[in-house]
Amino acid sequence: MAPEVPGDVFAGSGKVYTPSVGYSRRAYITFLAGNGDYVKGAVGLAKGLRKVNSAYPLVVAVLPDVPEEHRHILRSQGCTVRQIEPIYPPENHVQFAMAYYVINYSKLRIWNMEEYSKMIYLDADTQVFENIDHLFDNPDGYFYAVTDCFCEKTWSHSRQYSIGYCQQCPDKVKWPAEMGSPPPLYFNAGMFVFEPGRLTYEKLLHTVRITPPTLFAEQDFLNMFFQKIYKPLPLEYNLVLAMLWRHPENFEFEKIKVAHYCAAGSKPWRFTGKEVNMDREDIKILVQKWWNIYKDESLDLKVENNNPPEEETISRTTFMASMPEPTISYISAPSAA
Ligand SMILES: O=c1ccn([C@@H]2O[C@H](COP(=O)(O)OP(=O)(O)O[C@H]3O[C@H](CO)[C@H](O)[C@H](O)[C@H]3O)[C@@H](O)[C@H]2O)c(=O)[nH]1
Ligand SMILES: O[C@H]1[C@H](O)[C@@H](O)[C@H](O)[C@@H](O)[C@H]1O
Repeated sequence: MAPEVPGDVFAGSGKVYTPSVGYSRRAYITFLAGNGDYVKGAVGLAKGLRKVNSAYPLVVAVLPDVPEEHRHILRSQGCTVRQIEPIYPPENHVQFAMAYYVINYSKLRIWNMEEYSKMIYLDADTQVFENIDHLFDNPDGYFYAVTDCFCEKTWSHSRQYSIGYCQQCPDKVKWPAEMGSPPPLYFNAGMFVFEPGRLTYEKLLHTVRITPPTLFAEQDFLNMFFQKIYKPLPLEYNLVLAMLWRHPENFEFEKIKVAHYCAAGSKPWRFTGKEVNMDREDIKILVQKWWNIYKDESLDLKVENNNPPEEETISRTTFMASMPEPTISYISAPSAA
């Protein structure tokens, strides 16, 4: 188990407030690694946020292996491109996390973006269908995210899966008393609301160095780290697609605000419809909705003076520049797209 998060993790976090120069201190943020097709996801997200008239910019935290060509596309869509350095758990432990997910530990860098007071993180394989800006107004001091589902085979390593227990329907198969207390609520880390800050960032980096990696990499880690201040959001704010066939009674399809194309075979940019469940009508509707936004030229950024926002390549704040990089072995991002 990871060490518990001290209750004061946000209180007096020593945040250095930079006066906002021409932009709000709230922003959406996504994460991009490698030179594959995930850039399409980030572009789709930028256009989706524009479609719902979001008032806040989209920052894209890019690893060094994202090519300049892709950064240019993102800037031309109005995104603020911020390079971050990768984070890996100690080398001798890497094998415990799913290889494909190890790169996602780098997401922890986003807590270092102290010029923002609050951010909404969205995976590049999510799309917004309704404005969710109001989430920025939720009370500070908490970590907001949507509870996950344990019914898919990706969870076959877990105790929950082994007994057929899912937190989405905890009364269907009850947690057996002989297995101790039921596990705490577990969120999917493809969407969350958080507050960047130096103290939290330092604690995250310190804790990740002493926490053995687990299969779902940073998702498991964030669940342990923020357990005490976690507040669940309604499922419609990050509809993990497996919910469509696992727990359709728990949400309303028409009210999906953010869809998360994380089920096997569901990434819109490589959708074939051939994988299990991918021939469902609701899946096809959601994939088509993604394409409609992605292809809609009226949603492209219109810059009157033809000068897209300049790139900010700030990988470390002045404060961090004086610190050694954490224990990290550098390997290139997997080409998962
Ligand atoms: O080659 C890649 C792989 C991943 N990503 C970024 O990393 C995110 C997460 O990867 P996937 O979307 O492929 O993974 P899942 O949606 O299946 O992952 C889920 O589990 C992961 C465990 O590490 C993370 O927590 C992730 O946020 C959560 O949605 C992507 O959306 C994208 O933003 C890239 O940019 N390039
Ligand atoms: O938390 C997991 C994880 O995000 C997986 O990548 C996804 O495929 C599963 O559906 C989800 O339950």
